[in-house]
Amino acid sequence: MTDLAATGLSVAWGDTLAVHPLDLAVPAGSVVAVTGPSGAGKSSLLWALACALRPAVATVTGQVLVGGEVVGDRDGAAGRGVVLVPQRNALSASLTAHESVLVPLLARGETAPVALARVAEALGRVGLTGSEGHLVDQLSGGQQQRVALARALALRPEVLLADESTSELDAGNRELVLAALHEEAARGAAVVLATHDPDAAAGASAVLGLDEGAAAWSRRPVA
Ligand SMILES: Nc1ncnc2c1ncn2[C@@H]1O[C@H](COP(=O)(O)OP(=O)(O)OP(=O)(O)O)[C@@H](O)[C@H]1O
Repeated sequence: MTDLAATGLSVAWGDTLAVHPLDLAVPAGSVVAVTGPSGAGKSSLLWALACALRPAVATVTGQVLVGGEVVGDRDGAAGRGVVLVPQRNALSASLTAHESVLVPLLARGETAPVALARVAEALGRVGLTGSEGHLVDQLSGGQQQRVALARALALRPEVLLADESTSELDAGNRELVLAALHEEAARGAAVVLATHDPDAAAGASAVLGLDEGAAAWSRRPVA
């Protein structure tokens, strides 16, 4: 069980202050929804929480704490079990759905039998059993979105940062994905979901609204 926290976290892209300094606590076992209009700073916040913004491209201030310890860079965050599902999925077009989920597991040192079992389980959870052999390029936007989430689920994250993971899904698959995110929280993960979907936000443990980078809780997390 690992809490996620941030203190004084801000993001600037050149002269654009995308996220004003904010403090954030996401207790293990909870789902925090980050809402706000397009350009409000949701993705910038998630990338900063993943410590994935290089100084050459963005200026980040403040600290990210995972399990109470300060995390300084993307490798450090990954080592603490922080997994980001980016808005554009970051899948390789030339891999199959199966390979997309398998490769990070093998790279992390999981044995083949464990990795293969995790791939089957994760793709099943997002409704992609039967699509394992399809190339990412041959999948719809919504299917790609679910492969990206399956890749994250298979890694059993301590902190799961999901950026608009339901934006391209029909109602049934949206429910499947939201259920998977809540199952991750029930397993003990700290989950952050950036979303435009009011229903997804309504089901979250807490809701942080962003407006031109300024954050305000509309429902606070229960510690
Ligand atoms: N790579 C980048 N380079 C320069 N500016 C950026 C970059 N990414 C985001 N921004 C700027 O930061 C601000 C916040 O953008 P961000 O993508 O974080 O918002 P968002 O709430 O996730 O939007 P959306 O809902 O459309 O995904 C915007 O003004 C945007 O133009």
